[in-house]
Amino acid sequence: MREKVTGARRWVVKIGSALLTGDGRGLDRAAMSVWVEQLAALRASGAELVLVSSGAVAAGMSRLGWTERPKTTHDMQAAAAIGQMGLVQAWESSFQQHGLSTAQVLLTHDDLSDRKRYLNARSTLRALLDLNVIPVINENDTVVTDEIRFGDNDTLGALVTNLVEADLLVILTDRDGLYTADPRNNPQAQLVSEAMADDSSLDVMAGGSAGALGRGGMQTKLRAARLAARSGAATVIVGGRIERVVSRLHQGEELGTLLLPERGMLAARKQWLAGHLQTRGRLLLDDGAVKALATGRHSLLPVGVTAVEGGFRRGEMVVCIAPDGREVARGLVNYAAQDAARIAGKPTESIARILGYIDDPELVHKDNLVLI
Ligand SMILES: Nc1ncnc2c1ncn2[C@@H]1O[C@H](COP(=O)(O)OP(=O)(O)O)[C@@H](O)[C@H]1O
Ligand SMILES: N[C@@H](CCC(=O)OP(=O)(O)O)C(=O)O
Repeated sequence: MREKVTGARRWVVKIGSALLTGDGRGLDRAAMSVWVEQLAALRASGAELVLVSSGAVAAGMSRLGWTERPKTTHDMQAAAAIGQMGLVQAWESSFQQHGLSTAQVLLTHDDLSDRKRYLNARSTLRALLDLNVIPVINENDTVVTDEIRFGDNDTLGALVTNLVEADLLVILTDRDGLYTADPRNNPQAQLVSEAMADDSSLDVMAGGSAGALGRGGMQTKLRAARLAARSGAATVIVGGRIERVVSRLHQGEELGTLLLPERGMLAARKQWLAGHLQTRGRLLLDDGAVKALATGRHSLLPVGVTAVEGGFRRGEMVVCIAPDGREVARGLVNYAAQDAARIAGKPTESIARILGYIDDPELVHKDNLVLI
């Protein structure tokens, strides 16, 4: 029994090109509807789900009647733009059969390394999950060149896992999992059932290259598992063609390769925050706010802030100062300095009226706070 899988509340499921397009023969709608049935059951059981779907280039190629991956980047981008239409249509109509709606989200790696866009993407995805909609994410291939040439959606899957603070990343691929060597040229290779994501002996095993349609191979899947582990998430690399694969994983069956994080989710996040040394401003708190933060259970609300110093932007690190001048916490702030100053001391209900918009009800969310 794998508790890390059965106990996961928020899943990111990534499906690669080779699987989705039945090895290049256009979108495999039958396979898609089989996964959707299981994903819908997973959702119905109460777990939240984000789908990361590759396959735009491969689907576009098949619509255009191309049999080889185009040589130029712009042709590849054109194929992706064409294929993305069919891809999201297929997901949407399949999920609709189970009464679920989907939402298309196209992201680039740059979006996720920019703090402001990162927070914006996170708020949107959280809102979609609250609305019980399944986000279907792919790379925004129109605006990237490096990623479309060298990148891969395994990394995107991991970044999304960090972004939505999922506890599990499931990478469905065309092999049953990570083998001790590339099974294409090593018939003796054995399936690795479980390992720590940071185990360096895995690097040699994942050394082989990708299949004809995918690009990352096992290396990018391993790297994705390590990236996901940074926010405390576990990863399963598993065969997407295995019968009832998602349902069986959910029931605890030991399929594929489970790669475990060293630390739990919150501990990993707090450690990341603690190591984030550059602070951009200060929030001066009243006694009530200091007491609330000290419990470790509360976020910092604007009402407990008496003054704002510095020129920080949304998503940057600020220091929280008690009335006696002590530094009590650090955290990622949800509003830029100017707006934070306008809502300081005011009740949460008045944020929208004062600013004309509301991003988050709290100034610093408790998950983004480290107490000192
Ligand atoms: N140690 C390994 N274990 C399993 N597969 C491996 C290994 N090394 C390389 N591979 C290759 O990686 C391929 C899967 O990666 P890729 O083609 O990028 O798939 P996807 O489109 O699902 O991302 C497999 O078909 C396999 O040939
Ligand atoms: N974003 C592009 C490329 C993604 C891709 O091929 O990744 P993968 O098959 O998961 O290694 C697409 O949808 O075709």
